[in-house]
Amino acid sequence: MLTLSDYSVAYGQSQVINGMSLSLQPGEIVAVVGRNGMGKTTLMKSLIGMIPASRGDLQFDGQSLVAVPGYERVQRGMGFVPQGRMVFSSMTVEENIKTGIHSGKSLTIPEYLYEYFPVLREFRKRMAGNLSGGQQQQLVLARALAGKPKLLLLDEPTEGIQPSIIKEIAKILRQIRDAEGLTILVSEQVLSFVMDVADRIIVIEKGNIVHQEDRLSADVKKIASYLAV
Ligand SMILES: Nc1ncnc2c1ncn2[C@@H]1O[C@H](COP(=O)(O)OP(=O)(O)OP(=O)(O)O)[C@@H](O)[C@H]1O
Repeated sequence: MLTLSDYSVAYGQSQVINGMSLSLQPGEIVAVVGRNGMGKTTLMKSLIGMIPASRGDLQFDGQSLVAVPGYERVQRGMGFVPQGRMVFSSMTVEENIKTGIHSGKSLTIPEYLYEYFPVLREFRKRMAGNLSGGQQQQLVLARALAGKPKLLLLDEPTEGIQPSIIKEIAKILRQIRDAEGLTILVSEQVLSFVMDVADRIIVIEKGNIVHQEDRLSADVKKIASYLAV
């Protein structure tokens, strides 16, 4: 459902994603793993249309996205959760989630979202800025899901979050995938989370894939060695 072919992204003369080729199957959860500065955020931002590709092709549901602007990628079914839990602090939880519902549709928050994230139902009238980091991460996930994406791009969702909540987020993502058939591409450095959530693990170094394997047969030590500084 998403195919990158010889996909490259550069900041001026500085090439950050170098001819990457990758295909995601519908309903698959793929983790992109790599040390700081290897290009994970650049890849995610480029896929959602915030940074143009410098070479190669990107196909989504059989159509090239290279010339398609970001807002239209979202309308076509891509959702993006950027690094850093960007909630609207002075809006309530409920108002934050509603901003994720695409215009033209009903502004009622679907009940199933609160079933995945009961803490958001409990705190729905609270200011988002007063939630804990883990609760804010659940909020940005719920906000992205409110747009009913077919593909969810998640950039380092566990950053600064306590281990019990990281486990909970992995469980919820798999439940949502199973129930809604969502496809997920997630960038990460926390291997325990990757092993909980992903079907397939891709390791990138300097903007290219250097290793990949299915999670069930994954050699965790080998993947960890790529993350070692
Ligand atoms: N706006 C920019 N202009 C120029 N270079 C940039 C820009 N943003 C990122 N870079 C560079 O691109 C490379 C990849 O950065 P990127 O943020 O994509 O990596 P990352 O794998 O997401 O790292 P982290 O885990 O620290 O978020 C780095 O060398 C970074 O310095």
